[in-house]
Amino acid sequence: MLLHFTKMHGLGNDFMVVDLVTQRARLRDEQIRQLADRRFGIGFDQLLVVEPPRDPDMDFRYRIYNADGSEVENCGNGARCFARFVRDQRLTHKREIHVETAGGPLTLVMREDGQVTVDMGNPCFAPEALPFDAAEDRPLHRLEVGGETLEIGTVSMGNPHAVLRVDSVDTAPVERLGPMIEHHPRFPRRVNVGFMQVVSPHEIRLRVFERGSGETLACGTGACAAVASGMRQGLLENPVTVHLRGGDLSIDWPGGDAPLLMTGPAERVFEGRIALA
Ligand SMILES: N[C@H](CCC[C@H](N)C(=O)O)C(=O)O
Repeated sequence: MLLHFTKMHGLGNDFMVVDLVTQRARLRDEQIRQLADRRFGIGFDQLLVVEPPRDPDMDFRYRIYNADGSEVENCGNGARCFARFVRDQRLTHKREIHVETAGGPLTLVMREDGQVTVDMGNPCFAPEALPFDAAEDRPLHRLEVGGETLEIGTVSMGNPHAVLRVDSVDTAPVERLGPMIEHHPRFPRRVNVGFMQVVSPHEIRLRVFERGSGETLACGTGACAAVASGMRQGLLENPVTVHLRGGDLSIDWPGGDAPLLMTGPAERVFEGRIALA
C-alpha cells in the first residue's frame, strides 16, 4: 500500500502529515518508529494524522504520535501545520477550523499573512492534570533530580510540561537533565521539559526536551506552558514573545481561566509516497 504524506515544519519542529480522510491506513507503533527514523525512514519529531471528526460540530479529528510511537494529547506547532495542510489539500476552505484532539478541542485560524493562530485552550496547573505526583497545586515544586534539588513549574496544555528557569538557554544542561526529568517517577506518563531564560517581562528564550522525541528546534505547547508558568510566577506579562532555536512564537494569555492564543508560521517542505510494509 502506497501512503501519500506531506512533510511540514513549524519553526523546525518537523512533522509527517497524513490525510486519513481520503486514504485508509492503520499505522502500528513499530511502523511509526521506523517512519520517524532520520536514516532508515522519513524522519520527523511527530506524525500528524487527519481524520474525519467524531463530533459532527467539529471539522476534523487530529491525532499526534511522537517519534517513539507514543500517542499524545496536543501539539502546538503541529496544529498550525494541520491548518495549513487541510486547506492546501482542499479538505476545507474555512479559515477558522475546529478540530478534536485527545487533549480537547482546538480552534485554528489561518491569518491573511499566512501565519496561524491557535486557541490552545486554558493552561491547567492542577498536578493531577499532567499527571504529576504532588500534595498540592503550587507555582513552583521542588524536584530531586540526580542529587540536585530543582524548582520547576508544572503545566498541562492537554499534554504535560515541566518548566525549569535557567540563566541562559545556551548553557542549560538540556541533554543531562532533559531525560532525567522526562522519566522522573513523579511524572507517571512522563513529561516535556522546558528550559526557560527570562529576557524581559515580555520576552523569553526557550529550549524544550520533548517527551518521546528528545530536544526539538521548537515546541508550541512547550512555549505556551513556559509563558503560563512564568506569568503565574510573576516573571512575565502579557503578551510574550518566545524565542526558540527554530524561530519565534507569539503568546497571548490574559491569565486566569482564559484561553491561551499562540501565533506562528507553518511551512510545507515536500510531498511523497511511501510503501507501508
Ligand atoms: N512538538 C509539539 C509537542 C509535542 C508534545 C509531545 N512531545 C508530547 O509527548 O507531549 C508542540 O509543538 O507542541
